[in-house]
Amino acid sequence: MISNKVTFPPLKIEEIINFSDYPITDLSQKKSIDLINNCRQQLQEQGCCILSNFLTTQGLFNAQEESKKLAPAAYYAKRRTNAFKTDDNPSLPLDHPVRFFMERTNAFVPQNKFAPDSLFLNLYHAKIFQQFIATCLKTKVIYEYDDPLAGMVLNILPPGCQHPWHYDENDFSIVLMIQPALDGGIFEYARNIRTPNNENFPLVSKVLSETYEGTKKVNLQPGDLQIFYGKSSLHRVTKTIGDRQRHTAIFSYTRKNNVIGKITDTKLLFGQTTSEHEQK
Ligand SMILES: O=C(O)CCC(=O)C(=O)O
Ligand SMILES: [Fe+2]
Repeated sequence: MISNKVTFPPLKIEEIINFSDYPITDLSQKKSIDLINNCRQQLQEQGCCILSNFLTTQGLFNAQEESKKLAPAAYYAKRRTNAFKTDDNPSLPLDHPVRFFMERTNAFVPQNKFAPDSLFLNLYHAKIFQQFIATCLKTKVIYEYDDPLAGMVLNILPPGCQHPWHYDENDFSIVLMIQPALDGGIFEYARNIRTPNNENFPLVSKVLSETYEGTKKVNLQPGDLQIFYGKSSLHRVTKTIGDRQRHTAIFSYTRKNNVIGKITDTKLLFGQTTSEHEQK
């Protein structure tokens, strides 16, 4: 039976993660090894790995209740942006992707709005969760952000909103679907578009004009977890349709320790900075 008690008592990690399908407490057992090999294969072949029903029924219920409570605290800053989050460059031809601006109407709830007993923070800080993600990524260890706002966030898209084509700062992202839109609000991505040395503008143009055949759609269901290489793959969330907000929880970790967001990005995303940002 699902209890609708949300904040008290907080769920334990074994009540949040669906350990029957995702036995990640002991990564040396056969079932876990198969799971990790499958994730690695998806990441290698598709640049994206989907773990369906990652949460228990009760975990998902509590996550949905918590995200409903937190959603009004999201920071909205409707703005026009290009895929690179840079200013326009009038010296370039009009059809250059740097000059292609789109509306960004999604909003983020920053980490400092989450309650201390938050289910999302509990999962974000959980060492077994971190170890599992690191192993899927073939990395020894991953670190939490040293950033009081950007480590754990909710991405909120009210009806008629979109999160247009962009790259992430971080090379990998972890996204948990909490509540999809009634229609639209689909995550789309084009993998391996750029490398550190080559922005590959011709391919970006194709993605932006929706003529690139390699663009894939991911239709996540509530409780599904996605691991994704967002720094090299161009991606977006399409416009939400219908009278229901789209909520996702985004867990940001890094391969390096002591990472904190840039002041300009932080202001743009959350409408605020903290003393930690000022000191960096
Ligand atoms: O909400 C999502 O599905 C992905 C959001 C995203 O790409 C981001 O926050 O950078
Ligand atoms: Fe992203």
